[in-house]
Amino acid sequence: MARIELRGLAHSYSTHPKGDADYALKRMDHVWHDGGAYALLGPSGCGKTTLLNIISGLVIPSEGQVLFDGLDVTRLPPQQRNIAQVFQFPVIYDTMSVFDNLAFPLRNRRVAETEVRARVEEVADMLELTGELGRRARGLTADAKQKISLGRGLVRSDVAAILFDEPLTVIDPQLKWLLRRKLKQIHERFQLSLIYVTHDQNEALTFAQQVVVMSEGSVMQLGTPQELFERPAHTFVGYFIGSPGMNFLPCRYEGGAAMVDNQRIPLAKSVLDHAPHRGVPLEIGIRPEHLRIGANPVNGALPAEIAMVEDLGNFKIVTARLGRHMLKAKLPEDDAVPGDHGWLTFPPDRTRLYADGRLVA
Ligand SMILES: Nc1ncnc2c1ncn2[C@@H]1O[C@H](COP(=O)(O)OP(=O)(O)OP(=O)(O)O)[C@@H](O)[C@H]1O
Repeated sequence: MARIELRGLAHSYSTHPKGDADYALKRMDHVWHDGGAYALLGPSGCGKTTLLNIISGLVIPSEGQVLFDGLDVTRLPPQQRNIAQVFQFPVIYDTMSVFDNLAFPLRNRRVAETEVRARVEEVADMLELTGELGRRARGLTADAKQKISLGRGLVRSDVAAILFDEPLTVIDPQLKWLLRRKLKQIHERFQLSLIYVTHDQNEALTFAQQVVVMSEGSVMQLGTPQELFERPAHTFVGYFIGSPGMNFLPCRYEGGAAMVDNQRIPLAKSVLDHAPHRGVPLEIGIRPEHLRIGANPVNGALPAEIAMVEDLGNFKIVTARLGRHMLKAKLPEDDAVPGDHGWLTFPPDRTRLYADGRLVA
């Protein structure tokens, strides 16, 4: 497996790009460590596939370099990069048995047959394909075929990286859940370098150690699922990660607190130490999971109207109106929700400040 470095990388599909808008990928510099599980996550058109294709060699970037373990592979075709790829739709040989399909990438590399057998059986066991090994692929369901595609991607242990392009999109939801868990286990066991494109945050957050959140050709944040949840680096990440996304309220900075209209919301000392410059639009952000709603006016709580309560089984989503602003709170199912009026508390250690969309401190 390899350490992957993206050095001054940028890509425009246009031959004469005139400005930022002509770039599908804006300039980026990253080092992704050997054996890491990375998810490229973002809305449609943000550049995930372009970045994956540059790493695999299907696209040559218009600027910058891709290095595998320090070796410049920018201009090498996919076959010369020693990678495995799994696509959205199954790529298998219908006329071959499941065993032979899984063995194909190994036999192609002239791996000894005893090792082929051991490795195929191991991968089949992990993907629960053992019972199917002797069957022809032709008669299998689309889901089983995609499992074989995953298996073919995972069967070689000597690849620099395994690249997945939304491989679970066409899979039944129940199996999808199972396969995500399996991929995570497989990664933990073999420490493979995995790069996984998805627009599904659940998929990215369950599977990846590091999530690369992209928007409009830029990496907005690269972090663990916990970092993205606790400290979104940008308001985009706050909205995009979480369900519902983070609440943002425009504010002023005054006397060591955020003022939302005329309501005072205290901030943590770590934020105050990085008081933002004047003249920059400010917002506070708080996750629905961290906003508290009570029936009584405890110290520092702000009066709000309860506009809606949605009971979603394990939890409730409460929509509250604070002056002109609507906020969402996510409460455990057993928590009481006040009637028409309640009191909102913003715990300072959970309340983030954003200046021009970027996290302060
Ligand atoms: N071959 C191409 N020629 C020209 N423009 C392209 C080409 N492929 C992608 N683009 C453009 O580049 C931008 C990024 O596309 P890309 O497919 O990388 O995004 P994505 O995040 O993978 O989207 P999706 O989730 O829809 O696949 C988009 O604006 C897209 O229209």
